[in-house]
Amino acid sequence: MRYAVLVTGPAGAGKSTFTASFLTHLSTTRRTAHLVNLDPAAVTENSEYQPVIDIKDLISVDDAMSELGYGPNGGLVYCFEYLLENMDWLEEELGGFDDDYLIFDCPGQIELYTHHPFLPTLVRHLNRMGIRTCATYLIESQFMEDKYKFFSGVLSAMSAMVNLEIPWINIMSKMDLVTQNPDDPASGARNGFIARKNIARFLDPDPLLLVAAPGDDAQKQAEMNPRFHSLNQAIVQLIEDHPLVSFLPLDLSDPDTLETVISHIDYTMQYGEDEEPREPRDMDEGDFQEMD
Ligand SMILES: Nc1nc2c(ncn2[C@@H]2O[C@H](COP(=O)(O)OP(=O)(O)OP(=O)(O)O)[C@@H](O)[C@H]2O)c(=O)[nH]1
Ligand SMILES: [Mg+2]
Repeated sequence: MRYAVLVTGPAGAGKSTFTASFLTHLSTTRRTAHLVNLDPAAVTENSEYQPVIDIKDLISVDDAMSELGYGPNGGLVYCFEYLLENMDWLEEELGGFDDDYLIFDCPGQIELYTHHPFLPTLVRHLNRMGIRTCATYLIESQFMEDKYKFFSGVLSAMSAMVNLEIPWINIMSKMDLVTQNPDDPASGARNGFIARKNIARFLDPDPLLLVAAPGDDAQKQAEMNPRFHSLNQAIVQLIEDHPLVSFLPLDLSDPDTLETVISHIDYTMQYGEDEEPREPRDMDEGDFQEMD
C-alpha cells in the first residue's frame, strides 16, 4: 500500500518546514518516506531533504518566466497547467515507489486551493493509482491575533476541503509564536496576545468570536458599516451550520504536538491497517483540549 500526504495552505504557513520535520520524524521511527516537491518556485538545493520527485525537473517557474515572458504569478499558474497536461510524467515518476509514504510539499498560491483544477486532478490520479491520500491544510498561529484574518483562514480551509473531498486535517502551525500575557490572562487578541483560555475557541472555531459585544471594536464597526455586520452574521451562521473546520496545534519545539498530528494523519489514511496491530494511539480530543 502506498500513501500520499498533501501539505497545503497559504503562502508562508510553514508547509516546507512541517514537511521536513515530518520526514525527520518518520525516519527516526524507521519508516520509509520521501519528499515530492510540487512547488515550481521552491529553492531546494540547500534544503535538508532532497525531493525524489520534483516538478522543477518537468518545468520551473524560471523557465516559464524567461522563455514565455510570464511574471512570477502567471509563471506559477502556467507551471501547474503544464503539469496537468503532463500527468503521465508524474504517474511514471510515482510508479517506482512501493509501500512508501510520500509527502507532497505544495506551493502557497491560494488560488490552487480555492478554484484551480490542479489539486482535484492530482487527487484523481493518485486515487486511480491506488495511492491512499490525505491532505493537511496549515494556517499560521499569527492569524489568531486578528479575528477577521482568522475567519478568512477558516473559510479558505473550508473551501479547500469542499473542493477536494479527501480525508483532511487542519493544522494551526507556529504555535511556538503564540505569546501569553502573564499579567492579563483575559487580554485576548486585541493586544497581540492570545489568552490561553481563548486558544480553544480558535482551534475549534467559535463563530461567536465574530459577534459584536457592546463597546468593542466590532460593535463600532457594526454601527458604522451595517453591511459588514450582516456579512459577519452570515459567516457566523455558515460556520454554526457547517462546523467542518477544527485545528490541531503544531508547535515544532514540542515533539508531542508533531506526534499527535502524525497520529491523526496515519489514522485518517488507515496507515498500517494491513500490518501487525500496533498499540492503539490516543485519538481523542484530549490532546489539544489540555490547552484550555
Ligand atoms: N517560529 C516558527 N517559525 C516557523 C515555523 N514554521 C515555519 N516557520 C518560518 O516561517 C517561514 C515560512 O516557512 P516555510 O516552511 O517556508 O513556509 P511555506 O508554507 O513552505 O511557504 P511557501 O512555500 O513560500 O508558501 C520561514 O521563515 C520559517 O522559518 C514554526 O513552527 N515556528
Ligand atoms: Mg514552501
